[in-house]
Formats: sequence, C-alpha cells, structure tokens
Amino acid sequence: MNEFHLASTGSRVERGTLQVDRTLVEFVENEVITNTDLDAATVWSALETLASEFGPRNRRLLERREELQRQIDDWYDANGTDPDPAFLAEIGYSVAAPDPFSIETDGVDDEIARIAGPQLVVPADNARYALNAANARWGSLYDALYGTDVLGDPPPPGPYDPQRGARVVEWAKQFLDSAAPLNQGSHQSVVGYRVRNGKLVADLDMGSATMLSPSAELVGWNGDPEAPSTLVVRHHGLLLELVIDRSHHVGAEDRAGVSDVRLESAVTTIIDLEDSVAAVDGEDKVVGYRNWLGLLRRTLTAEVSKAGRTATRRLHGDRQLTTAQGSLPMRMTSVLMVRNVGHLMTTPAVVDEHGREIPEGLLDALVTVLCAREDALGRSDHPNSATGSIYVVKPKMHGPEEVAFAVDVFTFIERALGLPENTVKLGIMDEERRTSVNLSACIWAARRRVAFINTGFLDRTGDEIHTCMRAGPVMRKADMKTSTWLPAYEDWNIRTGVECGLIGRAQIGKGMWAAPDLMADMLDQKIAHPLAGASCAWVPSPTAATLHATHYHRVDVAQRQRDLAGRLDECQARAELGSLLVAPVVARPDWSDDERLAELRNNLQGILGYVVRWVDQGVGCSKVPDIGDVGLMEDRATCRISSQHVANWLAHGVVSIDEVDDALQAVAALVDRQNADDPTYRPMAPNLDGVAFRAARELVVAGGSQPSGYTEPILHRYRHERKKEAGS
Ligand SMILES: CC(=O)SCCNC(=O)CCNC(=O)[C@H](O)C(C)(C)COP(=O)(O)OP(=O)(O)OC[C@H]1O[C@@H](n2cnc3c(N)ncnc32)[C@H](O)[C@@H]1OP(=O)(O)O
Ligand SMILES: O=CC(=O)O
Ligand SMILES: [Mg+2]
Repeated sequence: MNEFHLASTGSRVERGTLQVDRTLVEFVENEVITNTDLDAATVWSALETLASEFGPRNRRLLERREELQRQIDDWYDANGTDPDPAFLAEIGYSVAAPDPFSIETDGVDDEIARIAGPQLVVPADNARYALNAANARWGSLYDALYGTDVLGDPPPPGPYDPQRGARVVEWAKQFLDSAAPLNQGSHQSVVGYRVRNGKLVADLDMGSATMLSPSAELVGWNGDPEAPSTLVVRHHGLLLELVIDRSHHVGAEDRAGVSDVRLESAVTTIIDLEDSVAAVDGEDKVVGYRNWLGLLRRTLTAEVSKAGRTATRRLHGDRQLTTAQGSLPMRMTSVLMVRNVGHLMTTPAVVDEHGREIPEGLLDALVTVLCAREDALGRSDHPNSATGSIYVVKPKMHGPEEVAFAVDVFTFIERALGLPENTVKLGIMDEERRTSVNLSACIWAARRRVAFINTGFLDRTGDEIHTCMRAGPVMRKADMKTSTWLPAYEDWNIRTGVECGLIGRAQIGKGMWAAPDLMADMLDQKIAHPLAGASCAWVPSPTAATLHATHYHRVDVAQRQRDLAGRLDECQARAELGSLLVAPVVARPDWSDDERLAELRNNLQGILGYVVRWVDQGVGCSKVPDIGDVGLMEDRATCRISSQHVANWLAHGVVSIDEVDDALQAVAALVDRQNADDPTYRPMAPNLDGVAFRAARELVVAGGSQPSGYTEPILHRYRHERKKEAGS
C-alpha cells in the first residue's frame, strides 16, 4: 500500500497518488474518522482504488451514453419517426427483461419497507433546513391549514384570527372522522377524550360514549388516562396525535379541549447532495458532507433568528408514550437517506495521478458511506437506521449497466470500510429514459440492495426532450402531462416495482410537488400518488409533508398495491412500454405568436431566476416566480427541462435566436427587480455581461449539445469563474 504523507500543493494535499482538497482531508481525518477504528490510510487507499479502477469504467459508461444518443439522432435524421424497438434493441439501448424475479433486499427499516407516507427532500448544504427536515417527522395539521391556502384564502397577516381558526378545526375534525374514525358519531361531537383499559373512549355531546373504530388503534398517551394531554393513534400504518390542552387559546375554545392535531409527516427525508445544491469544489462538498455527518451523529445545530429572537435548532429526541403495558418510545425524526450525485461530473476536490479530476459520484459514495459507518455498525445511541442500513439515493443512471456499476462501487466501499455486504441500500431514481425502458433489468442489477424506485419526472422530462431533440418541436411544458409517454412512464414504474416484489421490501415513490405555495392544489391533486399505489411521494417542505400525510390516511396504499398486484396484465405492459417510446413532439405546431413567446419567456424566467442565484450565490434550489407569478421550486432538473425546451424550439425554428436574446434581456431586468430586496444580489441588466447571465444564455444556446441535456457542466464552469472573480 502507498504511504500516506502530507505534502502540500496549494489547496490540495497529497494522499498516496491523489491530490486531495485540504478542507476535505481535514474533514475526513479530524471529524469523520476520529474516535473510530478506521485509519486515514484505509480511507485514502479506498479512494485511490475508486479513482484508478472505477474511474475509467465510469468514463466508459459516459461515452456509451453519447454513442447511443448519436445513433438515436442519426435515426431521427434518416427516418423522421421514433426509433423502432428492434433498432433500440440492436444498438443496446434496450435490453431483454430478466425472467420474473423478486428483489432480495433485507434489513430495510419499516419506514421505508412498510409505512406509506410523504418523503421530504432538502438541500444538504443548508443546515437550518436540513435540521427542520429531519425534525419534520411530525407536523401540526392546525398550523399547516391555518398558514396556507388550503382553506381557499391565504392566511391573513397579523394576530390569530379566531374565525379562520374555527374553519381549521372544522376541517381537521372532519379529517379525523376518516383518519381516526369513531364507532359512532363525529369528532365534532366529542366533548372529552379518555383512556379506559388501554382503549380510547370519546364522550359525545349527547351523553353517550364511543370508541375508536377497529380500523384505527390507540398506540399510547401522555398524562392522566382520565384526562390525557395527548393521544396517539395509528391508522394505515401512520401515526397521528390529538393534543389536549384546555389552557391553550385554541384548546380553551374547543369542546373536547383539543389544541392541535399533529400528524406523522416526513416519514423519510432525503438529504440531497445533488440537484438542489451548488457544490463545485472541495469546500462546497464538505459543507454538505458535514451536515450529513452531523445529522447522523446528532451534533448538528443551527442558529435560527425570527422576530428578534434567536434559538438553536437541533434534532428532536424521542418521546415516551404511556401504554397499557408500560412505556413506548416514539421516534420524532425522519429516517434519513442521502442522495449522491450521478455518474456525470468530476470534482476538483480530488485529482488522480494523471492530473485528472475524479468522478464526483465516487467521492460522494465513499464519504457519505464513511459518515454513516458508525450508525450502520450500531455504534450510535440513537441510530438513523434501526436495521443497520445506509440509504443512498442514486440519481440519473442510464440503464442497467450503470446501476450495476453503482452496485460494484458500493460493494467495494463496504469491503474497504469493513461494513457487512449490502449495508448500503440503493434508491434508484427512474429519471432517465434508458432506465425507464429497462427498469426491471435495472432493479435486477441491484436486487439485493434496492430500497426504492422513484419517478423523478422532472429530470425524466428533460431527458425525454434531449433524447428526442431531432424528432421535432416538443409540446409546451404545461401540455407535457397530455403526452403519451408521461402517464405510461408513471404506470410502468409502479407496475414494474410491484412485479419485481418491492411491496413490503422497498418504496415505490413518486415525484416532487414543485409549487411550494400552492398547497390547496397539492391537496387536491397529489392524492393521485397513493391512489396509484405509490408508497411515498416527494414534497418540498415540512408543511407540504403534513398536508400530503392526510392523503395516506384517506387512501389505503397497502390495499391499492394488493389490488394492483392482482391485475397485472401482459398486454397492458406491452402497451405501456410502446407508449414510453413516443416522443412528445407536435407534428404541425399552430401556436400563435403570443403562445410561442409566452412559453419562451416562461422558460427563460425560470432559468435566469434560478441560474443567477446558483452562479452568483451558490444557491442550488430556489423559489422563482413563473410568468403567472406563482413561485416554483427550481432546481437543476427543472432547469434541465426549461433549457432543453428552449434548445429544442431553437433547433426547430419555433423561436429565433433574436427572439431568445430579446426575451433574455427583458427577463433579466424582471429577475433583477424580483431580487431587489436582496442586498447581496448583483443585477444582470443592463450590461448583461456577468457570469450568471452568460451561463443562462449558454444553457439554452448550447443546450442541444450538453451531455444528456444536463445543466451541471455549464453551471459548474461559470460558478468556478464567479468564485475566482470574487476571490473565494
Ligand atoms: C427534481 C428534484 O430533484 S426535487 C428535489 C430537490 N428539491 C428540493 O429538495 C426542494 C427543497 N425545498 C427547498 O429547498 C425550499 O422549500 C424552496 C427553495 C423550494 C423554497 O424555499 P424558501 O423560499 O426559503 O421557503 P419558504 O420561505 O416558503 O419557507 C422557509 C421555511 O420553510 C422551511 N423549509 C422550506 N423547505 C424546506 C425543506 N425542504 N426542508 C425543511 N425545511 C424547509 C425552512 O426551514 C424555513 O423555515 P425556518 O425559517 O423555520 O427555518
Ligand atoms: O429528482 C427528481 C426529478 O424529478 O428529477
Ligand atoms: Mg432528478
């Protein structure tokens, strides 16, 4: 083995044959492995092997992506129709599906394998948000209803409005009638709750008493059984809590003294190192890694100042409930997963012996597993995983050979770090076309590790547009839901998950609600996810998690999945696969000038509003107003869609480069106005020559030639330029 000694070369130091960013070295050696049985040589030696043996394989996989895309482009140029399945098989884009099989993943926490509920995603580099997310296992339904547009009107400014409060209580009590149903009557008629022989008793205003119906069970309580302060009920596997406090201003007005209804909300949370962060070098990477470590070790804190008061935010501890048998701990934090980056990018944080940056995904794999090692080995008083697993979500993989590569990487890392084989469980994002088409083969490649599949429909839409770039002009973004491929993709994903035996072993998840302020719409529409049989779906905020949790009480996902498993049909499967391959192009576009230009402007508004914060400020996820002034969650995946969309319309002459430039100019001034309150913001107009503006323009003008249409190469390059400019 190489001798690992410290030899300084600028901001990097030598570790064996590698040059490693100093911040990263210090983090690993002084924070991650101290007080463990690992030595630094083991870690750096593993990284060396990853760079030298897995790096070249990684590069070949990327070349293969390009080769396949070239063949698809050529097909479109030659034939003008979607490639036929025989051609896709011949070039190796699609592979034969494996014989029927069931995944063999073991040791998955119930929160992932069995409990259907919301999944929250949070940028790893924001400690304040990440703590909030991990603590979002529970949320107040009363607050979520009061503070959003769910009741039909936005919350009024100023002090508590008792009339709005009464509407909140009415909504929540109606909800309780389905989530914690009583044998008789409604929660609205309850004047008091008590516990008798471990059962919940509700006293009704008519003088009679009733109990919970058998579909729900009392799990535990706090306080005197005759006058409990909390009652925790399980329904469809999820918990909810009635908080009873007659001294509270809400409880005092309530006949039963209920001051809040709290819901188990973010059952799982993804700590995201990928599309919601802007990390381009070792220092940036360490910010995310350190937060991940701090969450697992429970040392992470953040100072939160609000209304002139500062408090320290930290992870919630467990609570103890009383039960008929004694006491029961109740977990107050989400089960955490970490999303690594995909296979595409390299990182200057580590340079190999040939002076090449190593693939960023290899670094993420090693460091995120290293951070979780003590947790997985059961050395934490309060483990994230009760089953000794580490959950890594791997995005943007193209097809089974790339999944197999990820599996080999984690197998190697487990051996290098002395972890039992298959400790690392994989979340496979089904968000690239080649993965959708070959989904069962992808799952097969990770059959002992897969803990989730998820329709990342945002990236998937970007990849759809890129793959079919030569097919013709794509439909407008908002029309995409009427395309042939999108619903087929959603159905195909669930069907494949069920067929491959994920039920009871792994999550079958659905995508992000990207409009964080439109909670009434979310409540209306996102119930489609559990109805389709998905066991989790992504939400952008804790409040959205609490509201989305109500869907899992209204829908019995386990039953939906059983129904689905009972009517899997071969013909329909073939139809879905065929539909997956239909490009979302418009044969004879008849958009008016207003429609064309509104679409262009909307896309550019999202891109500029997002990119200016990414490049200038290093913010990887932002809420950006769209053309209708609705704040939308923008991340690299939504930016990929918008940039590929404009690139497509440019390529097919739907818009001209002059129209693009005119719109960019107008939108830049608008985005500047939208950010006027931010003292650190640097306006793009009128000069339009700053790095952020140039990055945004390049994303669309050179969008067609970006690998798989990804935004990372351009964003990273300009962010580096900005950092150099700023001297950081
Ligand atoms: C395609 C994909 O890959 S999707 C996955 C990637 N996307 C994400 O992860 C989205 C995560 N969400 C976010 O980053 C944010 O919600 C945004 C950027 C969309 C909006 O952020 P903001 O404009 O700051 O939100 P807003 O002002 O409405 O709310 C801020 C409050 O909500 C909390 N919050 C918002 N989002 C989250 C979150 N995802 N997790 C935890 N807390 C959150 C913040 O902690 C803050 O509360 P605090 O003041 O008590 O700390
Ligand atoms: O990662 C999620 C997506 O939709 O893309
Ligand atoms: Mg994605």
